[in-house]
Amino acid sequence: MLAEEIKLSREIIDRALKEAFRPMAAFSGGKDSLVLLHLLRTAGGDQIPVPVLNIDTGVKFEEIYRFIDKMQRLWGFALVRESNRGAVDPGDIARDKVHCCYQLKTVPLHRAIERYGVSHLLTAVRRDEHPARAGEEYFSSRANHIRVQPLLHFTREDIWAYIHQHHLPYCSLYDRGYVSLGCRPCTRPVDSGAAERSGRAPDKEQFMPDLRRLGYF
Ligand SMILES: Nc1ncnc2c1ncn2[C@@H]1O[C@H](COP(=O)(O)OS(=O)(=O)O)[C@@H](OP(=O)(O)O)[C@H]1O
Repeated sequence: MLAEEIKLSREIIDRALKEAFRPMAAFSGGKDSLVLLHLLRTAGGDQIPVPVLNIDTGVKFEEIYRFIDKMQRLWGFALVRESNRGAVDPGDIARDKVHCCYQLKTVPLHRAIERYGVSHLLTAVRRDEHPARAGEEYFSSRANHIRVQPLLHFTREDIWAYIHQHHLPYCSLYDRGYVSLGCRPCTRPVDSGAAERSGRAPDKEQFMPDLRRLGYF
């Protein structure tokens, strides 16, 4: 069953790599972008053929920072880190979430896109993560680049099946009750079997459309 999902993702990746004059892949250290990197690595004959972008909000978990470094060492990709840390007063972090996510994620994301002249940004967004993502497309035109989302049709179970099938390492937080990884102040562990984003800031669902409009992931 997973073979069909992988085949479709590979086709989208191949098309993106063919069409893009400057592609980049987003890697958060999370399970989905890990699978995306692995698919890219397979497409590139054991080398990830595009630079990898990580947005460092400055308030991620230590385990995530360590995992990103570990994967970078293991797979040897060209890691580009962009950050706008300091743009939000520490006392205001996680208070006004649209402002906080916008400053710490969207602003550095767009700065990186401009700075590196990125034509296509590959991300690991999935349709079943959130109702606001149900209508996403594989190729989506944004203001200054094209967003490519090769894993849209993967379910959470597909992601874990892929990780286990390929014996991929993953961030240790997933073994401690975290289901979806965001920033430290806005992410908590949940009971096993809980909805994918139930451990993310509870009110994020409400402002997701605003973030989408502002050019967030
Ligand atoms: N900080 C950072 N740096 C680089 N790339 C990132 C970042 N945050 C999100 N992403 C990309 O978006 C994918 C979906 O992540 P999320 O669902 O956690 O995004 S969100 O914060 O809720 O909007 C995400 O995939 P996963 O985090 O693996 O699910 C990445 O492809």
